[in-house]
Amino acid sequence: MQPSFWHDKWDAQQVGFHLSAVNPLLVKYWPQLELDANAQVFVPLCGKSLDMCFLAEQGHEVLGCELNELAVQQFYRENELAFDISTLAEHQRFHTEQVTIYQGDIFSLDAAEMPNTQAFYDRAALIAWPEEMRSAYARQLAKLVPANSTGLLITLDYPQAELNGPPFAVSDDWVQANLATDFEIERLSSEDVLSENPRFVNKQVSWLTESVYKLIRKG
Ligand SMILES: C[S@@+](CC[C@H](N)C(=O)[O-])C[C@H]1O[C@@H](n2cnc3c(N)ncnc32)[C@H](O)[C@@H]1O
Repeated sequence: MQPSFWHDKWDAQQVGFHLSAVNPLLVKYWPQLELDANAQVFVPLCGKSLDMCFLAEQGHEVLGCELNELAVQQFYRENELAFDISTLAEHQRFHTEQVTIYQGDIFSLDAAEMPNTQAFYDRAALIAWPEEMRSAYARQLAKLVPANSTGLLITLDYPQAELNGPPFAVSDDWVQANLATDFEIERLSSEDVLSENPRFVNKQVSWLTESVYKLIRKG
């Protein structure tokens, strides 16, 4: 999507993707990455996700990237975290002890700005892109995270013709065909989640699955 799409959503506070609690799939599957507690974790397209608080509570240093400034301001304010702001190349860097967010476009973020990252967490980031932009995002993610870093990816899949994204449908075939060059891929789960998603039920979408993948950046 173009930046204006997301800025308009945040301005209107139409943020139905934002969860009011930590994602249970993160809680369930994060231990499978077997990371050191102090590992730095990159959260692309982070919004104001409470998942960053969960990761910080595990001891991780969290590094987010988010386009919209209001989203970033809301993250720190709503979680009562005092922050400082500096400018780093094309991004504003919001910082508190365990959570740093680069506010700006992920495509202008440079791997040199996050050399110590050991892990990543993609929830509602890959699936936020329409198919024609998705592989460019996946390539940028692969450029940003170092070799051998490991991450969780959460996707949704459904018959795309039955509903307009975002979130966009991402099939297991797409993941295997487009991510395997850069990542080792292990699918950890795939569940039918239609009944838990009223927007999809109301639009009479025939099926909806949510999958969790463990990825390892190839060397
Ligand atoms: C569907 S939301 C998901 C947010 C978060 N991951 C969550 O789970 O709540 C996608 C987010 O990506 C941000 N975004 C969109 N394009 C971006 C870009 N080019 N660079 C950085 N962030 C972007 C949007 O502003 C939005 O907050």
